[in-house]
Amino acid sequence: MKSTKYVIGVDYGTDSVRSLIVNAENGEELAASVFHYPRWKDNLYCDPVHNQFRQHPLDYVEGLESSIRGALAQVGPEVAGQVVGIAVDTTGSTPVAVDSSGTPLALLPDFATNPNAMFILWKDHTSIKEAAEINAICERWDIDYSKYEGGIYSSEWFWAKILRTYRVDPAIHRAAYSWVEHCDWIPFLLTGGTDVTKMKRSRCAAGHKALWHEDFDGLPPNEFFVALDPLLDGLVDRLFDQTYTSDVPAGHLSEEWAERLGLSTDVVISVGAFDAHMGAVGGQIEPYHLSKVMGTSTCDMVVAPMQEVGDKLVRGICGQVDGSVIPGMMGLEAGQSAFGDVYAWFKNLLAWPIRQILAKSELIDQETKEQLIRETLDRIIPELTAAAEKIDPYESGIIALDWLNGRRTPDANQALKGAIFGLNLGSDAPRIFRALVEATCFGARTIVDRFTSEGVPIKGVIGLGGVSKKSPFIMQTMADVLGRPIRIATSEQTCALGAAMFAATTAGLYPKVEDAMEQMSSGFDATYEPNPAHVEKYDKLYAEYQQLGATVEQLIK
Ligand SMILES: Nc1ncnc2c1ncn2[C@@H]1O[C@H](COP(=O)(O)OP(=O)(O)O)[C@@H](O)[C@H]1O
Ligand SMILES: O=C(CO)[C@@H](O)[C@@H](O)COP(=O)(O)O
Repeated sequence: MKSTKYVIGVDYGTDSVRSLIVNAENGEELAASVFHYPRWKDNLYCDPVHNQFRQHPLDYVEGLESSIRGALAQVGPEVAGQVVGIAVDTTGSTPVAVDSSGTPLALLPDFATNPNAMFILWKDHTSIKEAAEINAICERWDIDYSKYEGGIYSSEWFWAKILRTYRVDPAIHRAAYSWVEHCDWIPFLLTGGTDVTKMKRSRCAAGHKALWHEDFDGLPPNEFFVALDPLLDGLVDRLFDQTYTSDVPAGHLSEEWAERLGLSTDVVISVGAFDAHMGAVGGQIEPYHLSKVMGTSTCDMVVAPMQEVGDKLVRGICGQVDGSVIPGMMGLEAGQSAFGDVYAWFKNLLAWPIRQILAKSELIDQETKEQLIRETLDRIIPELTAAAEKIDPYESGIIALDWLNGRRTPDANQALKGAIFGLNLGSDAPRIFRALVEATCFGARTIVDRFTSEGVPIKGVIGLGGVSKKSPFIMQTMADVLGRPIRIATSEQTCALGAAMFAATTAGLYPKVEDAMEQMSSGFDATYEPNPAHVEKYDKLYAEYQQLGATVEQLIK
């Protein structure tokens, strides 16, 4: 009798990694386990005031072992024995400097506590100046190497981060043989890779963030990078010219990792990709439907048949790449640099006195105090939501900008800042919260407008990610602001589910990932329809948001 096969999707988010065990035949989610990065939780190696966000490779390695073992412990050895594939998605662009064996420098004793030797998280914006220089050189070079990445290179991306690191840290420049993305390193680790030149690089990461394109025969040439800064001389020859989609195997589980995880060395490991891209697959993306992964940030994905996109270049997005979401289709990516992070910022602002003053109070004992602080912090967003829901869209007169972490799209500009306008003495916390929610939804609308004005029609909207599941209020506001229905994917772990679909395809259970999607999807469990009375009001408020944005952009220039 044929035994059921299982696959594991591993999804590295900004704060945590989760592993999901899935029945490869029907997509049933058997078990999940989440691991919060301990060093990251303690804010080690980060400096938010200067936009520095670094993650230690050990957070990822410990998370890999703990989350996979944790999920396997819930299902027992019979299932573990039938696991045939693992696929991994991560945030990005989240690169790290490595030696020739592909080991991140922070895993070497000399660099163990050096933030420049760690993964530079997607939301690290320390290299704004370097991104501007890349844009300037792209403009004057005979080929515009940024043209498939929306025509504007961002400080969130690979080359800007490398250049800035080399400039500020000569020791890293001396020790780094090459650079790798987080989504490329984890499959390399799992397959026991020891030579970075043999690492299979993700098409998704390379095409959207590293200026790779088939038309250029790979990456731009060494002269381009030397003209940018001689510090980059020779690096491109130690990177890659081939890239792979995630239906391709990176290899098999190494003996070491098979033992660490309690799995077989027959397990096939897929080439990695970014979270939102695999998430779009997990959320059943279809041509011209916008898949919005709404978490700390947003990633907004569209797929379209290659022949329909033709030579069209979509301006101001995070790129268009053959096969970055679904192999054989054009994947287009846009997004907002802060989404849930905007609400988290406001929550932290309100929580300051609770953390600072209550924590010092001698009126209550330590344990009660800690419990009280935790409970209050957990309740802030839900309570604000309940109060904000009762406020009419046009009532408060407050308009906010969502650029608290700069603007990813349309037209990347990470130097931009958030703003709150129209405050008076009646502007209380729920009204400001509501304005922030509306701002994040207006930011989403600018992306839809950009796709449509560039000739990419948006025929439907799919919501996934933490905020889509946690906040009906925000999803309703989004539907009202966009004036379109939003379908919410059923799975709580859409990115990990998408990774599991790739794992099943790579392991040979399906000829292509579309077939895995059809069999393994869990569909949609909610639809938010736009409220016509609000749609009209939001059209007017959106115009005000755009006006405020234009003013702030003038001020920051
Ligand atoms: N009830 C809520 N309403 C709105 N946003 C929320 C709520 N609870 C958490 N969030 C936001 O969700 C974001 C985390 O989203 P999630 O998808 O879980 O993580 P990640 O982006 O790391 O994958 C945080 O930025 C947080 O502010
Ligand atoms: O930018 C990308 C992918 O291109 C994401 O990895 C990045 O926005 C992080 O996503 P999350 O907010 O952690 O879901």
